[in-house]
Amino acid sequence: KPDNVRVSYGTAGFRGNASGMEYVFFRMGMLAALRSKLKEAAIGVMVTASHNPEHDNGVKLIDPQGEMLAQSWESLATALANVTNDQLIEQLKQIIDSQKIPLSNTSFNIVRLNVKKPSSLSLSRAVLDGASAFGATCHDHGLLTTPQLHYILACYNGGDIKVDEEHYYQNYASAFKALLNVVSLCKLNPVTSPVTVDCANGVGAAKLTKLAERIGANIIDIVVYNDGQSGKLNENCGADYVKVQQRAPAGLNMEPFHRYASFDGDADRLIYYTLDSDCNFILLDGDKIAALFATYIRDNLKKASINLRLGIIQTAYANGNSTNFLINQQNIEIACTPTGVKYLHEKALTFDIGVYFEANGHGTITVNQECKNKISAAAFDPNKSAEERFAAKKLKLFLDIINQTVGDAMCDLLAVEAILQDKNWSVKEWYRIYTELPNRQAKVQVADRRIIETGDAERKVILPSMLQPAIDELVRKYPSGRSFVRPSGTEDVVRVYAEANTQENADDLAQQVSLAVYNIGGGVGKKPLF
Ligand SMILES: CC(=O)N[C@H]1[C@@H](OP(=O)(O)O)O[C@H](CO)[C@@H](O)[C@@H]1O
Ligand SMILES: [Mg+2]
Repeated sequence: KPDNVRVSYGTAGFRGNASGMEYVFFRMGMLAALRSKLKEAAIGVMVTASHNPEHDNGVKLIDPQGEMLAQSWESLATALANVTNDQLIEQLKQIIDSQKIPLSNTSFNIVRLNVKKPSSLSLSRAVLDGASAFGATCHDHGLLTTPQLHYILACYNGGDIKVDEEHYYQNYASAFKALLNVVSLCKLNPVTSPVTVDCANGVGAAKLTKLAERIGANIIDIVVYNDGQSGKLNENCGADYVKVQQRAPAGLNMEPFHRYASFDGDADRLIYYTLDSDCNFILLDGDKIAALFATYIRDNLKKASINLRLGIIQTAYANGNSTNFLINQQNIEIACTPTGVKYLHEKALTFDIGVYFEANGHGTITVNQECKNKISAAAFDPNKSAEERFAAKKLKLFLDIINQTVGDAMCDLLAVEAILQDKNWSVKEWYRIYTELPNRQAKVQVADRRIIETGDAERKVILPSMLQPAIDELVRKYPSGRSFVRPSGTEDVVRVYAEANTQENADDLAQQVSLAVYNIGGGVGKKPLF
C-alpha cells in the first residue's frame, strides 16, 4: 500500500486509477471471504469501473441476495483499505471480533473478472489471492456484466449451485418471448423495427449479442454498435457520455425517429435517444424509462382491478418535468433519495411495487413475492373478467423480464421494447409523454469536497452555510429554475446540476452556481467557465 493515499468505499465501491490499486482488491478479497463466513452464503466481487475511462478500475462487493453490500460494512471496507501493511492483521482481527465472525465457517466468493481491461487480470488475481488467504472457495465467472453477476449470485445462494451465464439468457429470453407472444396475439401484423445499441465498447456487446440470439431475430432486431473491436471503453460513447453531453456517441449516423440506446461499460445503465423531424437530438433517459414502466404497470393494475401500492423513486437529478408529470398528471406516488442505487433500491422495497431509476439510466423494479403471487393468481381467477385476467397475465410476464437484484441494461432494454410493442408506440409517442426542462450538469474542483454537506436528499447544502443562500438567490433569477450541488461519491469533484425554462438559462444557472461553489467551497485550479 502506498503511503499517504486514502481511498473510500463510495457510491459504488472503490474506484480510481488502476495502477497501484492491487492492495485494495487484495483486501476486498479478504473482506468478501469474511462476510461470506458471517452470512454463510456466497458473496460477489465485481471488478469494474463502470462508465469511467479505461485507465480506471474498481471493485464492489455484492451481498447474498444480489443486493449492494450492507451500508454498515462500507466503513469496514474503507478502514481495511486504508490501514498500513503492518496494521492489516490487527484491523482484520478487529473486524472479526466486532462482527463476531465465525472463522471456522466455510466461505465462497463469486468473482467476475473483466479480462477486456488490461488492468483487470492482475486486479482480479489480487481479489482471488485475498479470498484464498481466508480459505474461501472461489468461482471465477470470467467476463460478465455487473447485473449478470448479481443474478448469478442470487440464484446460487437460492440453491441453484449450477447456475451460469447461459441460465441468465434462457431465463430472460423466454420471459421476453412469452410476453411478446401474448401482446402480439391481439395484433394482425406485429412489426419489429431495429433498435441500435451502443455498448460503450464494453462487456455488454458480446452479452447482448448472445441474448438477442436466444430470442431470435424474427422477434427482436438488435444492431450492436461500439462492440469493442476497435474503439476504447467508454470513450466518446456509452450511457454516461450520451446523458451528460446530451449527444449521440461519436460516429453514429442517426435517422429521425429510429430507436437508439446506450449501455455503460458494465451494462447496468440504459439510455435511449432519437432525432425528431428537424434532427434535434432527443434523449429518453432514466426518468423517461421509469415513467414508461410505472404508467404501464399502473394501467395494467387498473385494468386487472388489482389494488397494490406503486411508487417511483427518484433522486434530485430527476428532471423537474418528470416529477410534475408523474405526480400531477399520473397521480403516482413519488419518493426522493440521495444519489446511489443502494438508497433508491432500499426505498423501492417499501412499496408493493417500486420503480426506481437514476436519471443516468440505472434502475429496475422491485416487487415482493406476495404481490407477485397476487398478480399471478389474478391471471387465472375465474371471478375476474377475461379482460382483467389478460391484464394480470401481461403484468406478470412483464415483471418476469425485470432483473430485480439491480439495474440491468439488457433486461431494461427488453422491458422498454416489450411495452412499445404492446402499446404500438414508436419512440415518438414515448418521448412526448412529457417534455424535459432543459438542464446542465457541471463539475467543480475544490481542495476538499468533504467540506460540503447536504441534506433533504441532497437537494440543499447545509455546509458551508453561505452556499445554499447563494444558490437560492441565483435560482430565483431563472423561470422554472432549480439547482443543487453535492460532492461526488466516485470522483474528486463537486457536482452541479441546474435546470431552467431554456437551455441558455440552464447553462447560465449552472455556470453561476459553479462559480459560487468555487468561491465559497474552496475551489482550486482554473475558475469554472463554460
Ligand atoms: C450524477 C450521477 O450520474 N452520479 C452517478 C455517479 O455517482 P457520483 O456520486 O455522482 O459520482 O456514479 C454512481 C455509481 O455509478 C451513480 O450511482 C450516480 O448516479
Ligand atoms: Mg455501471
